[in-house]
Amino acid sequence: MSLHVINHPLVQHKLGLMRAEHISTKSFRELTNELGNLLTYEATRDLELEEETITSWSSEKIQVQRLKGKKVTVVPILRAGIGMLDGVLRLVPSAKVSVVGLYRDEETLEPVSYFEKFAGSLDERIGLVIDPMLATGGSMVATLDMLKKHGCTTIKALVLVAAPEGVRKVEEAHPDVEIYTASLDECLNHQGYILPGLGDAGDKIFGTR
Ligand SMILES: O=P(O)(O)OC[C@H]1O[C@H](OP(=O)(O)OP(=O)(O)O)[C@H](O)[C@@H]1O
Ligand SMILES: O=c1cc[nH]c(=O)[nH]1
Ligand SMILES: [Mg+2]
Repeated sequence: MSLHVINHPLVQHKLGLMRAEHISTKSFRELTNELGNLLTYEATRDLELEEETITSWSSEKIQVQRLKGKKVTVVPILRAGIGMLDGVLRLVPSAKVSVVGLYRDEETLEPVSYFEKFAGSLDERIGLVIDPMLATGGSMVATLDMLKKHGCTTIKALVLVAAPEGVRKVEEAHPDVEIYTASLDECLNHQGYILPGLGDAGDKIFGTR
């Protein structure tokens, strides 16, 4: 597994804004989408290209580059992953969306699955799993298990903030999956929240706090 911490100044600036105590729902949502967009830009750097001949504005035949090969399915983990979806789809507008519903049991911190709906032919698609928070890693590993069970073989995980515990858990269970994040944070608190973190991302995006 490789961990990509995106240290681009725009990414770090936007993440810093998201960490403020009294951020509004509107700002948190907007920044979640913007960071989803920027992480997608980084995570799609190695998509394959092929040459195509087209007729240009001056009626000449010219070679241009086109995306080749595997198409994408974006996989938001409900609820909070939905917050990144628009930003991701702005860069890969033709992608299919596969949805996984999981919540973390507050006592055990284990993921509880309540929904799944996958796009067809997952073996022919790159899966981009999106969730703002990678904490214990339980939700991400459960999602990766499900995707692989349905035939997806190439998967990347895009998270705004990752805890070392979650990165280790994904690395152990799915060493082939690359993680893209704006920050590798310090630790988890006793309730499993990331420090310094963002707080409860789902509640902030949906206004349910
Ligand atoms: O790495 P983990 O320890 O599994 O924690 C991370 C999960 O917790 C949050 O979801 P939550 O359970 O709060 O659900 P929500 O998105 O519906 O709020 C977050 O969006 C991740 O899915
Ligand atoms: O810090 C955390 C951990 C899990 N889920 C969140 O929304 N935030
Ligand atoms: Mg939540």
